[in-house]
Amino acid sequence: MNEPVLHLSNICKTYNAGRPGEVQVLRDASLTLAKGEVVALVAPSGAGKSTLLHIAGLLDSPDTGEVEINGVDLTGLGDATRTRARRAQVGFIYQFHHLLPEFSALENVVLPQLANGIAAAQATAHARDLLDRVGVGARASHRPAALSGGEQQRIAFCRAMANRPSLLLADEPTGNLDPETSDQVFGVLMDLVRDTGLSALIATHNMALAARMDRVLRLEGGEVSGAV
Ligand SMILES: Nc1ncnc2c1ncn2[C@@H]1O[C@H](COP(=O)(O)OP(=O)(O)OP(=O)(O)O)[C@@H](O)[C@H]1O
Repeated sequence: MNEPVLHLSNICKTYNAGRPGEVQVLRDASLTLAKGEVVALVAPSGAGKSTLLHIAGLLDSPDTGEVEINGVDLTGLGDATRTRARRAQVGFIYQFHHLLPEFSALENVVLPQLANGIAAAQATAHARDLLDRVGVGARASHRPAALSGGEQQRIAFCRAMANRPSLLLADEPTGNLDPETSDQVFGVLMDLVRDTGLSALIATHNMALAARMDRVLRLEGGEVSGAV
């Protein structure tokens, strides 16, 4: 296997531990994502996909277990270090685009780069290139509300890629679109991921989309397995 970009080992996560309503979501979840690999994460609803993606993306911490990104164990580090690592190395895509409504498509892709200290001219050129590559360059000056669901999601892909992450985490990235648009927009995402050579963990309920990825992992009973 190529050098791992993401390595989760023996992750456990329980919400409301020791209190009424305790939910043990992850019991012993482990997975490894090699450089350039695109992996589907398939799970029944409520099995803990979002929890796993949030832990992998350093948005949440496991109770026990380790999260390594590009060979660095980030588990026990402070919030500031984890936030820096997340901003530099991880891109997120959600089922809903979550674009900032008062900004244009271009600005939505430029702003995360400015927050990471990239100069405005360079950030703008990179954002334009990304928007062109996903076929929405002509809509760069439009606000999200003026765009279709598929276009909004393409812009969310560009925003996730804006800071050139090495790891992309996506939670049902086309789950909000009709089947035909979903299929088409998923193809755009795969092309962008392959072109940039980044590793991606993509949660989906759609087995046809899962079959287009390199590997399929299943999350069930708090553990990850390779067999579906
Ligand atoms: N902050 C929280 N406090 C308590 N329970 C939570 C919390 N977040 C999630 N849960 C519970 O943990 C379980 C897993 O939630 P999670 O959102 O990770 O599942 P999922 O697989 O992404 O589900 P879906 O496919 O329906 O989006 C669910 O039973 C959920 O109710």
